Amino acid sequence: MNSILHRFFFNVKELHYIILFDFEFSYGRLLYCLVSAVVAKLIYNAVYDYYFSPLKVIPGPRLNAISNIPIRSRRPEGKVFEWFYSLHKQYGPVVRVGPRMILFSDKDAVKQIIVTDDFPKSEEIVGIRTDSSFQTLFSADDKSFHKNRRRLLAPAFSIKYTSSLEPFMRSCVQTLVGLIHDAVMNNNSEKPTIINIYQCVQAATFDIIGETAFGESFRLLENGEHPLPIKVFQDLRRRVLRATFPFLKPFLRQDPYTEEFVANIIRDRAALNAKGVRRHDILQILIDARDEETGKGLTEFEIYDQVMEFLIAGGDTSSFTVNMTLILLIQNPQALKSLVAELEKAFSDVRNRDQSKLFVPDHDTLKQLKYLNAVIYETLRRFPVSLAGILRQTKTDTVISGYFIPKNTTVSASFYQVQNSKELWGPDADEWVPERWLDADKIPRNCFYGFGGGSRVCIGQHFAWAEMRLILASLVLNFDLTLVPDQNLELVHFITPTLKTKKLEVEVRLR
Ligand code: HEM
Repeated sequence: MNSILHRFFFNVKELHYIILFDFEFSYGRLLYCLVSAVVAKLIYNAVYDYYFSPLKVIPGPRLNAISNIPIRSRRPEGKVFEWFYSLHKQYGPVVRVGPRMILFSDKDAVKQIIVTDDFPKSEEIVGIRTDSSFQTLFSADDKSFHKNRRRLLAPAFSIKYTSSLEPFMRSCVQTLVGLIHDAVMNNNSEKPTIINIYQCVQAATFDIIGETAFGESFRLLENGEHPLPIKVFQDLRRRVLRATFPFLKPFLRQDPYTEEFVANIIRDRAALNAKGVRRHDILQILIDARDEETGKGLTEFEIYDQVMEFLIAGGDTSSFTVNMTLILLIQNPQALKSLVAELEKAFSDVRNRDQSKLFVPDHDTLKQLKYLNAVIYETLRRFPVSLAGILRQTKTDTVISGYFIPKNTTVSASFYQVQNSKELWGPDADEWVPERWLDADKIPRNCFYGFGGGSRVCIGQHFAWAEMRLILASLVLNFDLTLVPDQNLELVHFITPTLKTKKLEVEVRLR
């Protein structure tokens, strides 16, 4: 070790000498000195992180104390969350998973990180911005920016405004049930109709975001594909890769398609507005939004960046939750029976009056249905969309779970562990039991973060509840679904969790 350090200091001295005095400059020598300097810096960091960092007292795999490689190498396969779960089992509620990254699964620590201290977003989240100098609501790490942007966007996600978007949501759900209905009716074979419900639900949630935030549906349900969502997720993958492996940056350029697509939509809308035509949707709210103090609106790039965020934050999250709920309902026939009974009772009058076979219930009635809400809550408890926890960063030295945590440490609130803890939720915590939500006394306090918490609580939660209730209730009321046996239901988690195969095959019969 001494000889390496000696060589490093020697090389730095030599580099200094070359630059200032040695006009017989040699690229070879310069490169040699630079590489030595980088290697020495890495060694210095590793020695510091392992022997001298205040985080050294926190349990965790030894290699993790000196390198982010163990975590980065697991990201591409989407299994970091499972690794975190096994680390918590092995090392307890506080685990060091990187030189400057700590997981906390204790209930009080989770609350402190998300709610009480409300730490800002971590470098990992900031690193996946479209443009590093432009914050968005989700990626903002500056509190005052976040507060302003949240105030600006809040009107688009209020309960009242969301309920005014119901016609858009219903038209997409109507298309969804219509297509499944047609598939059953057009099946002339003896065999039951099999559909990939995962894809249908995902298409419906993206079409709903298209209708409400982009001004028109992507028609994924009808056409099966649209370049925008595909390109958005390709770009997002590039951004994640860029943040994980910064040296790949020159090879990971953004595709101009998405920005051009949205810029055209915004310009078309501005042209319509100039003629006095307005559409009642989230895009219009973004165009009209003005800062209370400065009177300034959002630029075209800011609107683009923000609607993209809604597509990313709102599409797969809702569809994952609906798909998981469908799997769990089908696997628990008693729960499915209770849900169907509740829905049939609530809509018996309307259904009898409605001659059409297909039925999309209204959200005002759905939101009152206790069992439907319980079913969704229970899925969000067992399978939250942030399976690997919520990442934040300390901005000052602090203490969490009795450990001294220096500033600029990434801290993860492992709320999956809190939501599935037998100590907190009872011996059946690892089972899916919607009934627990019917009795408020059975819900432990500060143990549910399905939509996050504190100032960063999901702005789209009312929107998500409305579309999830509408999709689930419509599917369950109109169709009898059973799982095709022997399917791979393995989960992977990149930005949001998903079924690894992106497939959930169900046999469908009309109810
Ligand atoms: C089942 C569906 C959904 C779930 C479970 C969910 C969950 C979450 C969670 C846990 C957070 C907090 C993340 C953190 O603190 O780091 C969050 C934030 C956010 N969500 Fe959702 N979400 C859902 C649907 C939606 C929808 C439909 C939209 C928009 C159309 C949306 C937009 C956002 C945005 C913009 C944020 C950032 C809020 C802020 O930082 O102020 N989400 N969501």
